[in-house]
Amino acid sequence: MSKATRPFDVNALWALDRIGAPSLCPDGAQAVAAVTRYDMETNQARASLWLFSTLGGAPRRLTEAGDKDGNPQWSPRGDLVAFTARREQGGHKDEEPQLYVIAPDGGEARRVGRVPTGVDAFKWFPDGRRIAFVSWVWPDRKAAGQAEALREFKARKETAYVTDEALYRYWDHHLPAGRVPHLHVIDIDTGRLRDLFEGSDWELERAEPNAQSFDISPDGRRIAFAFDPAADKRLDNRFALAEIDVRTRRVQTLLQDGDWDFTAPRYSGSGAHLAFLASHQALGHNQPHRLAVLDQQGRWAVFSDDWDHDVAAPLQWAEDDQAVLFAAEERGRRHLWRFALGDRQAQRAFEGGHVGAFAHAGGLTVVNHDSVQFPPRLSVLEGSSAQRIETLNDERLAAHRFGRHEEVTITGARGDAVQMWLIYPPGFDAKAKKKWPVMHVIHGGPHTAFGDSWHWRWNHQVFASPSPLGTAGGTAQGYVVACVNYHGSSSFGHEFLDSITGRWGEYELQDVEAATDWLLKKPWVDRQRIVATGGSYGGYMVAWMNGHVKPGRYQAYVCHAGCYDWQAMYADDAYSWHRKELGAAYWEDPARVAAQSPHSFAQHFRTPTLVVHGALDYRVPDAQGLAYYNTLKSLGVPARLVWFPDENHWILKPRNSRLWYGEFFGWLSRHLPKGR
Ligand SMILES: CSCC[C@H](NC=O)C(=O)N[C@@H](Cc1ccccc1)C(=O)O
Repeated sequence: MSKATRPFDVNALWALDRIGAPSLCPDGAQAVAAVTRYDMETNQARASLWLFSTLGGAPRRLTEAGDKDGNPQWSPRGDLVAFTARREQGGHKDEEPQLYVIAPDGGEARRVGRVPTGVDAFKWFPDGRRIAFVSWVWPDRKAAGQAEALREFKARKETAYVTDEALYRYWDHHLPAGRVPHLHVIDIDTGRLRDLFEGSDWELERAEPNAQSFDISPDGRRIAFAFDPAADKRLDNRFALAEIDVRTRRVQTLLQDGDWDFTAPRYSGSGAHLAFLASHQALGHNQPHRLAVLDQQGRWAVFSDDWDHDVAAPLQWAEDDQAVLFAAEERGRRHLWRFALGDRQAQRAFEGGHVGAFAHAGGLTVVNHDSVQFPPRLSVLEGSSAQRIETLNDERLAAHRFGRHEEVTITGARGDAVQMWLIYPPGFDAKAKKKWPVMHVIHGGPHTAFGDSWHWRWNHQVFASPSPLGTAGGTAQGYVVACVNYHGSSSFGHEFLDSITGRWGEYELQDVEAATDWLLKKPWVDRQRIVATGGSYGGYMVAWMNGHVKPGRYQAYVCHAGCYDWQAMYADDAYSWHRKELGAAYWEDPARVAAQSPHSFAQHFRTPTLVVHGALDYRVPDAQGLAYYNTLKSLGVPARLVWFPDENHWILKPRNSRLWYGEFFGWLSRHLPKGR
C-alpha cells in the first residue's frame, strides 16, 4: 500500500510519541518536556525528557536512563532541570517517586535527597537552590519518623482499607489511609528536608494536591496554598487560601468566604498581588471559575465576572504584572488567553484547536496544542502566529490520510443552537453516490465538550479511517463521526451548562436526536447504519437512548463505563455531586432520581449493546456496567461484556486498548448491514 494511504488504526495511534507539558528555561531559548513512547509488544511505556529549542534546531533527548522520567521543571537559574522518577541509582532502587536534577547540557541525573513518602507535585524556589513539593505523610509523626511509618505500613499483614473519612477514594485509587498531603522544602545541594506543616493541622487539598495548589512568592519567603477549612474533608467543600512563612512556618489565612471556593493561587512578579480562581458557589454548584486578584491589604476582586468562560489553572502573570495568561474553553475549542486586568478584556493569545498546556518565560510562550488533525505538538508563539519547535510525529503521521472535520450548528432542545462536530473519512465526498455509516460519539461529564482536539482513547481519526478489508474485517471502519455538544456541555456559557440540572437525559437526548434528524436528511448518510457510542456520561446517554428511542433508529450502542442507576451510583467517589446535579438525593425524592436513571426504563431496552467497564473505576463503579449487561441479558437483548480487571475509567494499556478497538468495531460491524 502506498505511503499516505495506510489506514490510521490502533497500532498507528499507539506508535505516536506523546509530548507532555513544557517548561521553559529563564531566557525562553529552550523548552523541556517529557515524551512518552509505548511498545505494543511489551505493553510498556517509557517516558524520557527532551529539549526543544525555540530558536530553531533539532530536539535533543536529555534523559536516557529512567523509564518514567516526568514533570520536568527548569530551574529559575537555568542551570538544572528537576523532574520526578523512580530510578535505580547509586545502589538504591526508589520505592516511591523521588526528585532528580540534571544539567540541561547533559551528564548524569542526580537524586536530590531521599523522601521516604515520595515526591508528588513540586515547584522551584526563585533562588534555584530549593524545591517545594507535596508528599503524603502521617501527620502525627515527625519528618524523621516517616520512613519507619512507611516500613510499618508496608510490613502489615492485613489488607483492609479502614476509614471514617467522607473522601477516601478518587478516580482509581484510595487516598493513602491515615496520611495527608503536606508541603515540604528540600535543599537541592544538601538534601536537607523540612515538612512545613509538621506538627500542625494544615494540609493541602486531598483529592488532587498538585502544582496548582500552591505557589512560592518571588522573594522565596512565603508560600500561598489552597486548603479545605472544614474538619470533614469533602470533594465539594469550599476552599480557602492561606500563606505560610517558610522560615517560621507561621500560617495565616488570606481569604475565606463560605459563599466562595478559592483555588490555584499565583503570585505576581512583584509579589504584591495574588491571582487565583474564585467560584461563587452560593449562586450554584456549577458556577464557573473566575479570575480574581488579592492585594496586600487583603482586598480582593473578581476580574472576569462579565466574561462567561470557565478559567482554568494554571494562572501565569505577564511580565508587566498587568495581565494574566491562562487556558479556557470556548465553543468546543480551548485557547490560550491573555486577560488584561486594566480594562478586564480577554484576548486570545493562541487559538486552539485545543491548548493542553503552556509555559511562559523570557518573553516567550510555548504551547502544547492538538487538534482533530494532529496529536499534541509544541509551538512557540511569535506575535499572533505560532512556529512549531518539533516534528517528532510528522513522519509517522505522513503515512496516513486524515479526514477533514468541521463544526455545524443544529437546532436542539428549547430551540437553541447546538454545536455538532463532524469528522469525515478521508476521501469523503458529499456529492458522490456513496453512503456512509454514522457514529455518534457522545462525550462524558456532562460538563465537558468534544471539539477540535485529539483524543488518545476515543480517536476520531481511527473511527473515520476506512479499513482496506471493509467494515467486517478491519480495525478501522470509515464512519462519519458525529460529536454533539449537547445542553450541559462546557464552553457555551454558564446558562447552557446548567440548563440540564435536575433533568438529566431530557435535553441531551433531544439534542442528539435533532442531530440524527439533521444527518438523516443528508444524501450521503446510510440510514441503515447509524450507531451511538459513549463513555461515562456518554455511556449514560446511550443507556438512556436504549430506554427512550424507538428500536431500529440506531443499529447498535457501545456503553463504556456508563452511569446506569443513580441510586447505586452512590458507591462512586463523586457521590456528593449527585444531589446537586439531579436536584434531589434518592432518599429525598426517589421518583425524581429514578426519572433521570436509565435503569428505570429497562422494559424498553431492545438495541444490541456492547458494555465495557474497568474494575478499578471508582468514578463509575463497574457494578454499573455489570447491572446494565445483566439486565440486557435477562431481557434477551443482544449484549456483550468487555470487563478489564486492571483498568480504571479509561483503558490505558496498549494491548487492552487494541482489544477495546477490536471489540468496539467488531460489535458495531456485526450489527450493521453490509455497506452500500
Ligand atoms: C458534576 S458531574 C460529575 C463529575 C465529573 N465531571 C467531569 O467530567 C465526572 O466524572 N463525570 C463522569 C460521569 C459521572 C457523572 C456524575 C457522577 C459520577 C460520574 C464522566 O462522564 O466522566
